[in-house]
Amino acid sequence: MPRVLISDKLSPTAVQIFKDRGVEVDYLPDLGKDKDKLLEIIGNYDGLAIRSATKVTEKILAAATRLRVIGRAGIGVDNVDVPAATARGVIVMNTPFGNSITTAEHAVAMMFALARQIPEANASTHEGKWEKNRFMGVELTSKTLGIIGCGNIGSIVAERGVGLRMHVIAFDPFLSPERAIDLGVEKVELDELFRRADFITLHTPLTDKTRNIIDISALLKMKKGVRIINCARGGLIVEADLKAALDSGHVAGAALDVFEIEPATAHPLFGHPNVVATPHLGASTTEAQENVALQVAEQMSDYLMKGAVQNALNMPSISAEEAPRLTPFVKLAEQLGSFAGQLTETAIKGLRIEYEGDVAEMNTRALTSAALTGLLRPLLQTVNMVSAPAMAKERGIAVEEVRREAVGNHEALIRLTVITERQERGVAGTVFADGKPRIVEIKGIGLEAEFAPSMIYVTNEDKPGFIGRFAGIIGDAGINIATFNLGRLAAGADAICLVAVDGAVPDAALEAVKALPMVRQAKALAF
Ligand SMILES: NC(=O)c1ccc[n+]([C@@H]2O[C@H](COP(=O)([O-])OP(=O)(O)OC[C@H]3O[C@@H](n4cnc5c(N)ncnc54)[C@H](O)[C@@H]3O)[C@@H](O)[C@H]2O)c1
Ligand SMILES: O=C(O)[C@H](O)COP(=O)(O)O
Repeated sequence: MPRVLISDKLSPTAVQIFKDRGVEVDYLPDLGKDKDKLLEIIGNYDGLAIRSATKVTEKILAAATRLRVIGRAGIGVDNVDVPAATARGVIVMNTPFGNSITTAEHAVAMMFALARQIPEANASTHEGKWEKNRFMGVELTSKTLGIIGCGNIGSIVAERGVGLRMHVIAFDPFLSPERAIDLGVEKVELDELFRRADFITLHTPLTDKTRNIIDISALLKMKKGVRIINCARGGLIVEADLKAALDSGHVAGAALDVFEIEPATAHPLFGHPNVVATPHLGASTTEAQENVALQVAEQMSDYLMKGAVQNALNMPSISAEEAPRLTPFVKLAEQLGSFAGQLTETAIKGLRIEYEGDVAEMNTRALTSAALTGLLRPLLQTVNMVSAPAMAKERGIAVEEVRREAVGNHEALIRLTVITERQERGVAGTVFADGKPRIVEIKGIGLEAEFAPSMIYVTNEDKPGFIGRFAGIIGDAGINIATFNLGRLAAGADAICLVAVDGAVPDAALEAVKALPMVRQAKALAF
């Protein structure tokens, strides 16, 4: 039974779903703050469910020897070392939509709070001061709202802004002109947004490009009296520069839900009269927390129990519906890759994968990952479908995918061609109605063989006497032949032989096969 650790505060719904799906679960919501304890126990788990408090570092991953999946109940995964997880073959998945509305609403609430100084007015009123003349606000209607990052959350904020009769402008290099029209926003460049906006709200991920996107030079480009909202990530704003601009009065107000260092218990901006601060509450509504807990537990259970992959950041998706049909082809692709990998002795320059017939309509990204896994495993024991594409890229292996209609006898065929300095080697296979993968072609020669744990592959000249002498050597070594599969280009031409045997092949027997006059190559293979 797979075992999952929940190390941050999640709705009890998550625990129940794991249990209902047959996954053992430990709920230790304070562990995110105790990295030593996490390090001590993480090796016992197949899955780790987190929010933003748990930091999944390289060190934690190194100790997580059983870990197969990290599930982020939320959006941002900047607390996870995703490249390190990928290199170790651990899937990282998030719940990209579960808290978007809630976070967009928080940004809008922050905008109102700034416009009408609601937190300050609230505190003053509770103190019995009745400072009616102190708090003079601004209207939102007809003001320009500048949105930086118009993805899931930014788009919802845009729609709300339009509803409030604001003029909404957006900077997002990936926002298409059509989508901008649909949302009713004007797409602009960043400098123009800085120049025109009365309110600026940030909704990008924290990346090398967005870090410090609001620094002193950006602030100086903004209108005097601008108000800034950040419900995305600390690190997008240079906090010291913002403080200087607030102190000078250039910026009229800032509303911050996120901080460069969290938890932020002491901060130079705390206590500033024009700053509204909340403790990373963007996703904190009952509805959003139910959504993300349910979704993360379902996604992680689906992966651990059925091999379905959804919302992974480092692996192609495989839906629960397609998993049963895809799984035998995943196995075929991996075994074909393994066949080619075990035969390849020089550096691999490229891999061409041809998908013919029905399989061309399937999830070929997942199949290509599986083929690369098999190909690289003889070199890299720990490679899996998550890490294989990154590892192939790191090694400069060019991957080409070709999809076409069925051309031969098979309704679905996968052909791998491995390109090395010396040669190109092709191998093709299919899955029969029994769900078992078969090799149906090697180096352009047709045959039909099931994969077996232990096999011998021989290339030879098609001459009389080979089969008898080969079988004699193998029999003398005390090895039982399970299946014997032959193919040849033409009578007397190149031939191949793929034999399944019961047990490992002794080196001496393999050397004796290689020494036969008609044999060109003999290799023991394991699947
Ligand atoms: N405060 C919270 O509790 C809370 C809750 C949820 C999400 N978030 C954060 O909100 C942010 C947005 O989340 P989302 O779900 O909308 O993400 P998203 O991926 O749907 O949207 C992000 C958008 O930013 C755009 N973008 C990327 N680089 C950019 C750049 N250099 N300049 C301008 N735009 C750029 C992308 O094109 C994309 O459209 C994330 O950082 C997420 O972690 C915070
Ligand atoms: O990226 C997110 O989903 C938000 O930052 C929410 O973080 P939280 O789950 O820690 O509240």
